[in-house]
Amino acid sequence: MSEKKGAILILSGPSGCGKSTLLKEVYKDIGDYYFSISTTTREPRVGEENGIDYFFVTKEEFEKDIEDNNFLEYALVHDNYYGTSLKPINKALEEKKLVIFDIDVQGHELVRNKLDSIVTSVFITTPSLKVLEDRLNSRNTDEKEVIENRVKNAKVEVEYFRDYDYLIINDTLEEASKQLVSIANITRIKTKLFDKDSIISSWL
Ligand SMILES: Nc1ncnc2c1ncn2[C@@H]1O[C@H](COP(=O)(O)OP(=O)(O)OP(=O)(O)O)[C@@H](O)[C@H]1O
Ligand SMILES: Nc1nc2c(ncn2[C@@H]2O[C@H](COP(=O)(O)O)[C@@H](O)[C@H]2O)c(=O)[nH]1
Repeated sequence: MSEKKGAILILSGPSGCGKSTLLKEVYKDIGDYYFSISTTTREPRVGEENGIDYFFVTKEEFEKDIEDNNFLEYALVHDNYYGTSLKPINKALEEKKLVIFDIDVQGHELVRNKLDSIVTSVFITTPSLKVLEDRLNSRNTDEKEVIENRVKNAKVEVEYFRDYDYLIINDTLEEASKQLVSIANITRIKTKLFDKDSIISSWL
């Protein structure tokens, strides 16, 4: 019997490349999904809500979760902790949902190696570093030093695009969204195709 359940779609890319914007744009077109809400020690931005954008916790609370083995993966990203809780992911996979992660390059490697499910990954970037910097500035959610740090980290992160199944260069939102919808659909099909036991069982 195949152990594979659900379908996993991981999105990574430098801060400001447009991961959240793209996801919001495509949700209506990709059917039944579960978005993995991460836990973080970062301060909430204006407009962000606890339990919707992230679970915002203190460093002590985060470290307790690490101690209790509550995370599928966690990492230090741009000087804050971010982590994926294991329980809701397992539940969504059992329910055969398309499970979507917005996690960094460290998280991508960990999830790929830990879960016995088919993983499809997409690296998202902008046409240039200048465009990334402009988007972070016009988003107007972070201090100058935070943006500088994220731009510096982007130069390192972008090197990891080769580890991903797909690359989307988010130039126009319209084109990038179409590409992401196609990848989400392929991810579902690919997962079903690998679940050969359940397909053939109706013949036996
Ligand atoms: N194709 C696009 N064209 C122009 N602006 C865009 C495009 N995609 C996203 N943006 C804008 O760029 C900014 C950054 O996007 P977003 O917050 O979605 O990035 P992100 O990758 O989720 O960042 P982070 O990793 O920091 O959460 C936002 O202000 C968003 O409106
Ligand atoms: N390894 C993980 N990375 C995560 C997780 N949740 C979010 N992230 C990544 O952090 C950065 C910064 O996010 P921001 O909201 O502060 O701008 C971004 O690249 C996310 O992809 C996680 O659970 N694990």
